Amino acid sequence: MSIDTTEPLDRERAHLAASRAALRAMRADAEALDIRDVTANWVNAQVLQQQIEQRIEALADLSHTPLFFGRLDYLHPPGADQAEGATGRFYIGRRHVHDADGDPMVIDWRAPVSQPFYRASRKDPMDIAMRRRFGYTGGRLTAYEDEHLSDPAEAETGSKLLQAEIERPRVGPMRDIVATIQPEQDEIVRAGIGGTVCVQGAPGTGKTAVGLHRVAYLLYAHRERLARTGTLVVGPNRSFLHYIEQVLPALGELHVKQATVDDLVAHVPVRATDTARAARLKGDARMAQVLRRAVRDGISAPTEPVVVVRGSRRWRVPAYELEEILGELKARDIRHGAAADALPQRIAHAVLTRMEAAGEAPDDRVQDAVARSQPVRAAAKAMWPPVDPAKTVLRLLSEPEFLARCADGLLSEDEQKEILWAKPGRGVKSAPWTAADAVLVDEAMDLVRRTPSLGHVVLDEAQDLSPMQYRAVGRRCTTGSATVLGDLAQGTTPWATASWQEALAHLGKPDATVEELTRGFRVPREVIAYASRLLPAIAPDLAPATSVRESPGDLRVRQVAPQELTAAVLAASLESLEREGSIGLIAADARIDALAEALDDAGVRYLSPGEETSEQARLTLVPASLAKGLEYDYVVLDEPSAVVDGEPDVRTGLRRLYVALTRAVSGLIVVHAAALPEQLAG
Ligand SMILES: Nc1ncnc2c1ncn2[C@@H]1O[C@H](COP(=O)(O)OP(=O)(O)OP(=O)(O)O)[C@@H](O)[C@H]1O
Repeated sequence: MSIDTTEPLDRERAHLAASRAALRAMRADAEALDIRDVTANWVNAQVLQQQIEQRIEALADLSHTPLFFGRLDYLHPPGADQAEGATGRFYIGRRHVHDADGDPMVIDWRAPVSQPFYRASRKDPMDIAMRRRFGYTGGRLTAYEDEHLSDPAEAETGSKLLQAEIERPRVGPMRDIVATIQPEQDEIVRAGIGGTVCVQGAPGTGKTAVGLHRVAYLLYAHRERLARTGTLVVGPNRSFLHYIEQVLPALGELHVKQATVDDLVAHVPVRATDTARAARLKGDARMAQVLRRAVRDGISAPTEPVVVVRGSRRWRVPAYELEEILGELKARDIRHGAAADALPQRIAHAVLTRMEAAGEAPDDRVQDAVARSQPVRAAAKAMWPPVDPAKTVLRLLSEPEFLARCADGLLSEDEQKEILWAKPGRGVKSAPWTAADAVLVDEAMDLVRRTPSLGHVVLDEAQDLSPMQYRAVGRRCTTGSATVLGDLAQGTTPWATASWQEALAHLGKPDATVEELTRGFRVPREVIAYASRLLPAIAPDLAPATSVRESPGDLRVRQVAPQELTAAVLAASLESLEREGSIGLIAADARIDALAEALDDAGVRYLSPGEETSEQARLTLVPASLAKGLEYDYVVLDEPSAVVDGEPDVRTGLRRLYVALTRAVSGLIVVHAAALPEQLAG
């Protein structure tokens, strides 16, 4: 590897300038497109115009993101046999840029020719003579480093540019990692769209980053299919979604929906909370069975024949035959609503058979008319009554007898008592719905009408989902695939995932492959070692992460007298503000008000999680319950034992603490008055 800043750099700068000019020309071309002559109708014109505007937007030259970050020199130009004069040199960037002749100047990082940039190694050079990485300072191309992968004489060394990128202070929302995706991450990013991938990874191993880059990759490789079916990123809460929302647009992907599980199932107004036990039961997969019975509860065998009068004739379908039709529908695995739609047609068919037997020649219109006739509709409705999903769940949680009937043999009496509302709900609008109830309504809705499936769903922080929540996400990708990201050690719900196999079965993707990431890009060595002391208590089967960061990190643990705690935390925050980058002050939720007051009194400006940090406002006050997925250059952690005590049981408390301890990029100051949890005290 060599770092050189002389003449070749000028040539690279010239290529950068030329690429920028080419991009401007591409944008100008798009802006100049006149579609008036080519579109015959208004709707087409609208659609086309919208596509052009999106293209213009996508062709913007973002001054703060370099147009290319790498170069590959192939030994043999790929595709040389097809393209005359093809060179083996490719500049790799966030988007494709071509010159006036259509020759590529910058290649999209997702294109197949770019792949060796991420994967080639001395062991497997992938036909690459040289890989070059570029360094930028303030938007200016200032350095490059080369690896001659096919030259056996050159020694393997680490990349300084890569290291600098990883060590860069964090300010603002999450950034893309497109210039430095690592080989083990790239394997996941570029995995085929057909299969579901589950990634278990310690804090800071890049799970979120990988998931987002995977979406961008899939949109590139399967653009048409996914434009039709759609993609979705599911995250744990709003502040997390705010934190990650810029990554995909920075990669040129503007149309990916982002939501929490609660957003997906927001069919009823949530206004109450469950006890941990009730929520756990409502999230249990057995509830799917209970709901199935509830939805089908009204189905009843006919007691009377159906009689249809047409003209002077009466046609009669006897009760036993109706019962046969009913039995057939019940045995088929179709949605309740679809069966309700089909039943009148089936009965009408039985009538038509009789007409034909009597020598008539009825056509489809007659069958439709019979199906719509009052006696047939009334009989169908009595046999297979329509179901309102929310009302059905409301009944289930309000009426002990109905619940007992549906939960018989599935939930014990005691369990049934636990999930019944204390006060029965009177109407769907006013009932005391909880978050877990909304998931039940979503399941009931799917039993009535199939939920449309998206092409791909990324599920982040998956370890916190209940089986019923996995099912809710799973039905949104029944015909598509999913990327499931999580860390069993960071599960902080009473129903947290214990095994990925089980979780994937609930998701409806039992054949998914499970990959593990262990190289940590966020947390420095000493800090991760400190946090990992908790692993034997919270996830004994998981190996601690290693850290790729060069600096060992700045770890300080300070004990103070109880009356000095708040002042000491404030002092630690001010001290951290002297450093570069973002600061997270993390505390038990119950401590947030006191700390907010102290910060206000001291005149220190602070933000809430999800609000964007900037050079002017770098300190965020983070309740421990919202820390998951976020990161700060320096973290001040207030009273660890309070974080543990904020949870219903010790294991969950220690997991919450593990999350809080693993948010730091450069340094961590722990301030405590009470004794530290024994696992941490070491
Ligand atoms: N290949 C990489 N190059 C540079 N930075 C990286 C790379 N991979 C991950 N990072 C950075 O490491 C940090 C942690 O990544 P990310 O948040 O995706 O990890 P995570 O596994 O989701 O963590 P957690 O379990 O805490 O949610 C981010 O700042 C991310 O940009």
